[in-house]
Amino acid sequence: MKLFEETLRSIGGLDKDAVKRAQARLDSRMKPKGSLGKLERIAVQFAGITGKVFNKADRRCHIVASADNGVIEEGVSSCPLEFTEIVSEAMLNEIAAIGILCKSIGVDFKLIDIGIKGGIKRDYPNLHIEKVKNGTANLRNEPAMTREECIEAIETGIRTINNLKDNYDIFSNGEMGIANTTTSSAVLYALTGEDIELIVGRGGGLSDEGLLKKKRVIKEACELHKVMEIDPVDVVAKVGGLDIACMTGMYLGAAAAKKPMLVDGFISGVAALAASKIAPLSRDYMIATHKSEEPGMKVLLDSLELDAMLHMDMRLGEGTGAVLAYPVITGALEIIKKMKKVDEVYELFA
Ligand SMILES: O=C(O)c1ccc[n+]([C@@H]2O[C@H](COP(=O)([O-])O)[C@@H](O)[C@H]2O)c1
Ligand SMILES: Cc1cc2nc[nH]c2cc1C
Repeated sequence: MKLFEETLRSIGGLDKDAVKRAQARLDSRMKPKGSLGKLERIAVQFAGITGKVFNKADRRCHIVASADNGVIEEGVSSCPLEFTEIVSEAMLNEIAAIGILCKSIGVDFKLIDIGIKGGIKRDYPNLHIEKVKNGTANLRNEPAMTREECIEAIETGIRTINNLKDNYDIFSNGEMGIANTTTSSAVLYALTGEDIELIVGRGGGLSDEGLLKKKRVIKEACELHKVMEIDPVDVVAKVGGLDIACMTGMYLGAAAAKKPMLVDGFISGVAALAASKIAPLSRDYMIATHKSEEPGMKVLLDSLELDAMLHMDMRLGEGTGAVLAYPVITGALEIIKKMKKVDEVYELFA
């Protein structure tokens, strides 16, 4: 609780002077003003985060939070519960998508077991067992977790960033948790009040009948827990998941540490929204990466007022979209450093 509160107190806004200097430098390069679009916005945001115009994003760390969700009992997912554990272990062995992308793009990978039911049986140096409990309760009937458990998971996310912040320039997050598109949809519905039809999708591949049931479960659970009347921490506790809570903590920890955090798809994005509702300034440290195919992604990005740079028709999660964005970030930081002014280019070539 103490770490959570201290972290909230230490989150400040961007360095406005560095933002101005970075924009002025970009505007003075040999190119039409603003013509590098999002690349410019990334370079400027980075400057605001670190207080320096020139930055590096060579030391990159991707952290996956894995957890199970009791609401799976309601038949809201097309996948079996044990996929959470098995896919997480495949990630650690670099045979699941995120493990392959991290290795090929040059990103350190870590996985936190924040609440896998049972858990991964073998040890791995980059597997961190930080289990708050063995999966959440079924939110259709009772709160997924207590407020205390939720804050414990948030603090685990914060602590993870605090422990790593001196070794990395930038972070990204992702998740693995069967039924977590149900929990994410419920949290998104609670935090935005948007039409459920625009929020809830098929997740890992639900049937028409399953989709109808999923919408009904989410609506009924949100009514049961009176989600429109409670604060964002209680929303995550009652209808969210341990993975969402842990990623929420990662966003808060990154903002407090003045490090950028890449936002992945639907579930990672919902955690970003929860963090921004808990500490509005934390949004300044987030960089949206890709627009997941999950329909609620549009509601989410509109609510966060963030724009995704990649449209890859992806909906896997794990942080796959976020990790794909690292080369774009590096491109933005090299541009601001290396492009020259008109007169400098003239001097060389005219
Ligand atoms: O991140 C996304 O945009 C995303 C969209 C759809 C599904 N997923 C992944 O699929 C799993 C959840 O799907 P479901 O249908 O069981 O809720 C979970 O492990 C997520 O990583 C992820
Ligand atoms: C196979 C599989 C892999 C995943 N990775 C993230 N969510 C997933 C869901 C499924 C079903």
